Amino acid sequence: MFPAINFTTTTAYKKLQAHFGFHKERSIKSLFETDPDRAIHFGVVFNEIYFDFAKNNVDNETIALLLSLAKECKVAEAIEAMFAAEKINATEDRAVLHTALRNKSNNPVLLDGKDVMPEIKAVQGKMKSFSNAVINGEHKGYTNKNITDVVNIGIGGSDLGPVMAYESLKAYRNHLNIHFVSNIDGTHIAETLKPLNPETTLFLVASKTFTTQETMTNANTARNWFLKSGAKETDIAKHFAALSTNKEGVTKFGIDPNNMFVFWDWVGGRYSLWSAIGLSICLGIGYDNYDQLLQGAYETDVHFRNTAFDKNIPVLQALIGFWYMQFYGAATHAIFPYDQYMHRFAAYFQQADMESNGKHMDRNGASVTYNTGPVIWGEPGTNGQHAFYQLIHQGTRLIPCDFIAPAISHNPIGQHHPILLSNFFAQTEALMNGKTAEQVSKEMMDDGVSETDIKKVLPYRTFEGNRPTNSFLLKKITPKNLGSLIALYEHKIFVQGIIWNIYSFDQWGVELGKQLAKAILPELENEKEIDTHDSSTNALINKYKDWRK
Ligand SMILES: O=P(O)(O)OC[C@H]1O[C@H](O)[C@H](O)[C@@H](O)[C@@H]1O
Repeated sequence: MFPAINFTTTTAYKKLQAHFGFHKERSIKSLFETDPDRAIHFGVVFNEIYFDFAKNNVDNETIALLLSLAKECKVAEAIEAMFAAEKINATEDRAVLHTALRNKSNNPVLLDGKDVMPEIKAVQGKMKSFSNAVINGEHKGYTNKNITDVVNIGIGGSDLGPVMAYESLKAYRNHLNIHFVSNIDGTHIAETLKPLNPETTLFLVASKTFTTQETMTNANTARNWFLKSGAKETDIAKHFAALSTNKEGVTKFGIDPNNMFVFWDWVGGRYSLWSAIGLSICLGIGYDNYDQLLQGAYETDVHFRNTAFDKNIPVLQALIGFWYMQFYGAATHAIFPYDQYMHRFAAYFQQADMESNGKHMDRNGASVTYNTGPVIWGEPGTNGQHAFYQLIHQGTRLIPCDFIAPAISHNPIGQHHPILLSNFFAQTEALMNGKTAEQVSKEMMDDGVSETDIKKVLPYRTFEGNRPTNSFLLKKITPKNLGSLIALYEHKIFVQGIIWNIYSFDQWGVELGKQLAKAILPELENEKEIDTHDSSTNALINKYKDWRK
């Protein structure tokens, strides 16, 4: 196992502190003046993805020091450990092998001496034949009708990955309507089922553990809805499939083991869209497109594993992110896809990043003395521009942003795409350059505004600029390019976790709320006044009960 290193003790970190102290006040704009070829030096083209990181407050020395930091923190060794199936998820004693799910080389992946690839290929073969059969109508419902609608029931990683990828690739969809139900709020399933016909609906119960309360409750509701239509228990086999690691749980629920698509404990929930959890994506866009998604991710894996760190996109993403969080006190990181199809991309990485790196215990069992994972958020542009960009441009906080856009749109209607992209380019430029008082006053004077009126508003209309951005320009949002992009972000999370010296692949933090909810549920089902909690929780529970009398 690679060593657990506290980055604050490294030489590179000490040098970075001195470097930051010296360059604290510099502007990104000035870096372009000293290096006119900055775009070449601070950009990487990888397949059909152009990663431009020139609009960051980093120079050659910053990058060199950050790369030394990665070296001292043994990032290279950690990458190898992950790919080599070491049990780097130590708190759960598990390997981390989502990369094996998209391994397109013919090399084996040995876990405890056994190659995991044959099992992976077998499940992928089953996903392919099942999705083909549903799409081409060979697989029929219990009244011999074709399946028209698929409902994926899952939450967290068993929902966000599939829904994000399916929505992002909707341009490739076939005739099947794919729906996603996640929330325990009955409204979600009720509204989803309203227009559906049980005879033509297929349910995918997606849950790694097959114990998740929300998913099991929604799956039972779906089962009852299906049986109420006049179907028999034996018809369930044609309308329910399970995507899970828990065979026993699936059988107990009444789903035919033949309809079970398995995966393994070494696939983290938030990294599971590459596993059987991706079946809804296969059904929605066809297996060949899904396979291209895997191909894209595989090519990123090769890039991540083999590319020198100074041209390694996820490593650079991670180090630049670290730079802002550690030295500039940035607490959040925004992701803005300028692509409507990618509207769930930020939500997906909210889970992937925050559940992975939202930790405060380091790998030596000590509480960290620095901040770890950023708050991830974002919306598609240009909606964000008209909502919250004000704070990014003129607020008091530094918010590093990722801008993502395709050069070629799937819907090239009129001027829509050039207008969209002009906004993308303009925003990153404006965030960096800002607008000086001289520029504002000249503009206003040209418009004939009086000097007194200019004076009144001048400070409000100037922009400091110096707001950093990364840009990802993709040729097109194809399944392969999307797969590559997702994997870049996944590996960025990995590298940051190593530098922060935390365990990125467990999620104990979500357990407490679940436990307490289980204890409270029976209290809601009786008439008694509750006094077992703090006075606030008691008052809320009692008001709830009172209003329902
Ligand atoms: O797939 P499941 O076992 O149903 O888990 C669904 C989700 O629930 C949990 O609470 C975890 O925090 C997530 O990482 C997981 O993706």
